[in-house]
Amino acid sequence: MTDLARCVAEAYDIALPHRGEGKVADYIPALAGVDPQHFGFALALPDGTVHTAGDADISFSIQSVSKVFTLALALRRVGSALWDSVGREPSGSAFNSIVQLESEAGIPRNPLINAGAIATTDRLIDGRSGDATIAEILDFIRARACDHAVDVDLNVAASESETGARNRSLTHFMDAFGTLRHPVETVLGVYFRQCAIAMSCRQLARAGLFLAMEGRDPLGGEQLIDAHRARRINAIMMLCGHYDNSGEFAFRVGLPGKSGVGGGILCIAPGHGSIAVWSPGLNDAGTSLVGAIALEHFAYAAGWSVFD
Ligand SMILES: NC(=O)CC[C@H](N)C(=O)O
Repeated sequence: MTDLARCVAEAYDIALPHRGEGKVADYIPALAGVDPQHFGFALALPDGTVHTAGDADISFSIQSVSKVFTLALALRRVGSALWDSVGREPSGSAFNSIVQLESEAGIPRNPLINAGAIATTDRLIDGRSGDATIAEILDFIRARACDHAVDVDLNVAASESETGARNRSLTHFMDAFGTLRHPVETVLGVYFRQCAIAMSCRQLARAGLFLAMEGRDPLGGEQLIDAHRARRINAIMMLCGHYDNSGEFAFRVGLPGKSGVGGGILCIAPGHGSIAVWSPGLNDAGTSLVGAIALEHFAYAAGWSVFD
């Protein structure tokens, strides 16, 4: 076993006894039935090696982890103009909070809270149809994941749309301020589907590698986004990737990360690799409880905290 394979196995073993702790998200009914005992871990390295443990090949709903990919694509498409629609400061608020939007003129704090991700998706649409936009997102993620089977779980997307009053409120509120360039339902149609993309830890870890390698996909060799943009996405993930739990995650793990209420976390170790964990039990801020424990131990064992 290589040292890194051992770090993965150890992190998995240390976190395993906590399986089942936390609360599975139930505000999206299609997610409520997911077994809290699942726990998967995958580490993808730039040479194509993937080290895994547990349920690393079972697909789960990536939810807000998708916000990282739409941020990268929106920056590639509209460049710095994106920052006319969304800020880059931590919110210190819950992922679906509306409070700051009123006093901050409809410009969300950052692209990783719901309002900011919806504004980012709006810019990514850039005059195209919702279907064309989700097709671009899927093509990008499939190519990065080296797996063309990655797809949207339409059942989850429909479930989220049916119970989407909160996201509809955020989107209409931004629309009232003139933040959006497309109709509310077009934007939400893309947003709900991007959140409902289903992937395994192995696929997700591979898909994040370009962010660890200065915007270049080390597997295909393509420069996907400028290096400075990859660095800045990592900075935003470090400061905003876990909502009002971002400080705690940086304190414990020391790596840029993005959590989703499906229980997945994508973590980037710049220059080293990309890690995806999944366990559905969430802490109060909506980050996988077991996943964060595993990542804390992995980052420590590998010596990969950016503060090391
Ligand atoms: N934190 C999350 O993963 C939230 C994403 C979810 N789709 C929502 O918009 O509510």
